[in-house]
Amino acid sequence: MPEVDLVVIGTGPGGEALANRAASAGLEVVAVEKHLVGGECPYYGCIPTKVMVRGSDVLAESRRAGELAGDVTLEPSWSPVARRVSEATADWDDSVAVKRLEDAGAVVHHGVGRLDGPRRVVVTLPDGSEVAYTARRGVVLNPGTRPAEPPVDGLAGTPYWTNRDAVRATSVPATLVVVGGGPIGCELAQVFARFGARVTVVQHADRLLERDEPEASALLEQVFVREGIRVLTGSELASVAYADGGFTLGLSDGTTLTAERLLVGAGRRPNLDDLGLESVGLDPRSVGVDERMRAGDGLWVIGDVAGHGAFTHLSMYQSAVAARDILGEEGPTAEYHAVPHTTFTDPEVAGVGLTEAAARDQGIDVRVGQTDLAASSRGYTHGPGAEGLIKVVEDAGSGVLVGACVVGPYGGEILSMLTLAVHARIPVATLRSMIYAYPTFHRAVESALADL
Ligand SMILES: Cc1cc2nc3c(=O)[nH]c(=O)nc-3n(C[C@H](O)[C@H](O)[C@H](O)COP(=O)(O)OP(=O)(O)OC[C@H]3O[C@@H](n4cnc5c(N)ncnc54)[C@H](O)[C@@H]3O)c2cc1C
Ligand SMILES: NC(=O)c1ccc[n+]([C@@H]2O[C@H](COP(=O)([O-])OP(=O)(O)OC[C@H]3O[C@@H](n4cnc5c(N)ncnc54)[C@H](O)[C@@H]3O)[C@@H](O)[C@H]2O)c1
Repeated sequence: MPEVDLVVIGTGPGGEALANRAASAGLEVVAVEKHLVGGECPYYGCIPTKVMVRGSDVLAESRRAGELAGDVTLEPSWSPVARRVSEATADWDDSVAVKRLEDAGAVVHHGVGRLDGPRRVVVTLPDGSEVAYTARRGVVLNPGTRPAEPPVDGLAGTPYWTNRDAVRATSVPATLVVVGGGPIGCELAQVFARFGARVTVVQHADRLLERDEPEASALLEQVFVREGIRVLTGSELASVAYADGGFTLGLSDGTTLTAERLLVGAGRRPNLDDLGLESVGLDPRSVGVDERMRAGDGLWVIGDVAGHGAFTHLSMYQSAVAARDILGEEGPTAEYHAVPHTTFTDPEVAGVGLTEAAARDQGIDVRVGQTDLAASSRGYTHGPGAEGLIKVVEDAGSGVLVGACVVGPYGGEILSMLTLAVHARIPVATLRSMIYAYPTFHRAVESALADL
């Protein structure tokens, strides 16, 4: 059995970076990937969807132009979007990423990896043959998630879309039902609606983006409805039938919908079930990971399955933490009090740290401040498309922000200073003493702080 230093099973953004870094540091590294090196983000997630969002934002801006700069006529076309997605994903080809790893000195197997006891990995190659490795330093698991299939009558076996199909779309459906009003559902619903699809969002929770502040959900729903998207909250998909190129969908409240396409974005399932975790005494349903990303002796788990949020920046952050541990380098261990996120709808919905409700649940003595972005000087000069808000959540006891939410144009960018404030526990008094450039969107942070 070949002996190497490190085996990485699953090369999402974090696993790829870790394999690269460990190989560049001189370790003998084997990276095992059953699909595409780089994982969901570059091929089916962040990158292609943000290319799609960019196209739909240009359409929205062109529709605002009449009020701002004169009439433009823009005939929406999906072709440039499909072409840019195809370029961005290199037509779903990972040769460049594989070469990057190989150039760093790693061995890359396209195959399925699984643990076979402590520090042992078996790889099943595409031809069915197996190769086994012993890993002196250990094994890193970065297997990610797959789209969850809700247990709905008739759904299995129908040609419904997940994000993986939606990013490969070559045309815009006339009618689309989106099941799930989380980040995937919201981003893609708005994209397809702006390109001309009649879109209905069926959201089980009582609001869109249920993990964000309720004020953010309410504002986004208003925008969706104004743009012609039908939003059905508190509503669950109960049955699915597919015939003659169309879907008939039954909802829990008795409503029936028909659509050319059905997109399911109803959460994710961790790819932990067939990884051989039992062979190292772990339960695939509850893998605990410490602050060095260790799940056991010589075993590190990073990315979405580590349970602290499903974001590329977290996968990369955890990758760096685990790499330091593996390479014996000094450096900070993992902390999660200031995890940021941005949902790239228009307006963007961004958040960091705790929501007001989560902070109250933790028993924190909470003070909140909020301001209307459209009413700020920059909101006024920006004109149409400036809807937004900034909400800050303070721990009144310690006088620091524990969370913040920004909705608005460039909401994810405005969030950056609030991420720093929460991360570094900068006193609110210090934030209030700062000078905020006029008339920027981020200047509204000062108004939100004044409202505390
Ligand atoms: C539509 C969509 C949009 C998104 N947009 C954003 C965004 O804008 N910003 C953001 O931060 N995040 C976004 N995300 C989330 C982001 O894609 C993930 O958080 C990110 O990919 C990190 O995941 P990961 O590192 O856990 O692994 P993944 O990227 O899921 O990759 C895991 C890899 O492991 C492989 N694998 C699994 N099991 C095995 C095995 N046994 N053997 C070999 N290989 C295996 C898989 O094939 C896969 O390539 C989005 C996700 C989706 C679906
Ligand atoms: N911009 C970003 O950072 C970005 C974008 C997309 C995805 N992501 C990541 O990917 C993860 C997965 O996204 P997601 O949107 O699939 O998941 P999610 O879990 O965040 O949202 C899914 C939603 O679907 C609803 N739902 C579940 N079953 C349903 C049913 N049967 N009928 C109707 N509604 C149902 C739930 O109420 C929930 O609000 C996100 O949590 C996020 O971490 C990030």
